[in-house]
Amino acid sequence: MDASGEIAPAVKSILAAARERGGGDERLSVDTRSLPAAFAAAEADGRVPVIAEVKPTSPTTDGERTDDPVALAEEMVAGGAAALSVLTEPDHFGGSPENLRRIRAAVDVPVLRKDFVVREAQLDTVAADVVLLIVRFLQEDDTDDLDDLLAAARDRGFQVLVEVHDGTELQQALDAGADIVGVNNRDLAQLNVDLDTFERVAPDVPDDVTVLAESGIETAEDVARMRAAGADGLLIGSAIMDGSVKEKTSRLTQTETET
Ligand SMILES: O=C(O)c1ccccc1NCC(=O)[C@H](O)[C@H](O)COP(=O)(O)O
Repeated sequence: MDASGEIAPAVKSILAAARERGGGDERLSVDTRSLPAAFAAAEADGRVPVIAEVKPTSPTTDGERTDDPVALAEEMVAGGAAALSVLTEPDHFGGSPENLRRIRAAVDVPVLRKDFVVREAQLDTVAADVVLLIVRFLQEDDTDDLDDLLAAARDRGFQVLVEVHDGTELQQALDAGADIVGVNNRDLAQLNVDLDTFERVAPDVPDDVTVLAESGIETAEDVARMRAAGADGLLIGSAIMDGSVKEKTSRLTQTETET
């Protein structure tokens, strides 16, 4: 299926760049830090399980954050982030595999590689604890299938976050055997964000699957809303990258302990 006619120009450009990108020279074998265990530790500690994202820029952000990514990551952990997400996409998000390598060496929480992986060899670009596979992108021409990529990632030892946007994609993720699912509130067709998306899709996620709410979470009210709808964890980028990263992370991870 080629759905590229339905998606926003910025996303078509992301996908075109992803198709062109090479992979690693050698097949990786990774020894990972458990994401569910990190979420459980945060819960036990009274923190909302948040994956804070080192996201220097994006197609929907003005400007670029040029601070040292390792310093930003350390501030996120100091602010209570259970895990980190690091953009490695260079062309549209200002990320790099080197950022991830340095950050993962500097922190002890699980690190998600945030990129648009469409072929098996791209899994070998850099070691991470979790890799992202986006169902929508893996329905396009010239990409590997979700099932094959999920198996290839697990063979290398990665935990896999499978991202969906609606009930049909959720079913595809579950059929493929996903055990960590992210519901993206950002629609990759129009790039608009709607927190209703998570509330619509999350009730159909089985209890034994870890479910994340992704994108558009900015306030304590948004955190409470996603948690009430069943989110085991939250993926937050822009709201944390805007201003004091430690303070923003702390504000969003401490919402359930405030009186
Ligand atoms: O963030 C974008 O502008 C974007 C544009 C096109 C495709 C994907 C995009 N974002 C990917 C993400 O999933 C987010 O970085 C992540 O969920 C955090 O979202 P937010 O908290 O809204 O920054």
